[in-house]
Amino acid sequence: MTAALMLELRDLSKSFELHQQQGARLNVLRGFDLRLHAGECVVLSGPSGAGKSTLLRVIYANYRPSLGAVHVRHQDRWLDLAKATPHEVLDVRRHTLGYVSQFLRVIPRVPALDIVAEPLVAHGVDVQQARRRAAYMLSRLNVPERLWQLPPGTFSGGEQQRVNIARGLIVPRPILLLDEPTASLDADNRAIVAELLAEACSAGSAVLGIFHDEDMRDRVATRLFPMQALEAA
Ligand SMILES: Nc1ncnc2c1ncn2[C@@H]1O[C@H](COP(=O)(O)OP(=O)(O)OP(=O)(O)O)[C@@H](O)[C@H]1O
Repeated sequence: MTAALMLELRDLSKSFELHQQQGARLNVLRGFDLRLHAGECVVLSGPSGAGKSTLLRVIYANYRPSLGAVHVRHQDRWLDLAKATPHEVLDVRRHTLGYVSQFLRVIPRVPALDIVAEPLVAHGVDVQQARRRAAYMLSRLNVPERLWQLPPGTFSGGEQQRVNIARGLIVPRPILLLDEPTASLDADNRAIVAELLAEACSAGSAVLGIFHDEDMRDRVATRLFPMQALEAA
């Protein structure tokens, strides 16, 4: 059986207007096409400045594309996020599209356990059950139990990143975008993240990510997608 198509980018372009340079335009993506299927883990590769993070931000609807379409399979229909209303974007983020960046957005005074559990609670899961799942994710990611009841503001970079990954993966998402989520992790912890991502893909998630570490790319990628930097217009 062929895996379901989950995301299709068609003729996507993104340029930025540089207001501090007399309105010069920087073309970052031009005529970009990509198809992502359930169970795949596609890793974006290419030099710094090629537009990898910009592409993920366009898909997540943080940036509006200059041209083109971002078709997402959302529940039982297709939606073009380039044209979606803010309400539709939020609904897609809640149910379909996850995004894990390099940085944890720390919420003052909220303990790590609750930061991780929160997306499950928002999904309607009972708080105690969500906390149990959060504890499981934190143990899988080797976050010491003595830290679970503390707000992660003072945690090390790698500890914060593991809390962030636990939070990003606690709700299974049909499509998962990852922007260097393992940048501050050591090899052992990267291997655990690779394991969690392989489990997500086996369960049917479609993953699109950026990983600078070659060992992560080799472990997780079912396909590499090379990108090149465009020149400024
Ligand atoms: N909001 C913005 N305004 C103006 N230019 C931007 C903006 N966001 C990104 N850029 C520019 O777009 C280009 C691509 O940046 P992007 O971060 O997508 O590259 P990347 O391939 O992810 O790089 P890296 O591997 O270094 O993270 C860069 O030249 C960057 O300066």
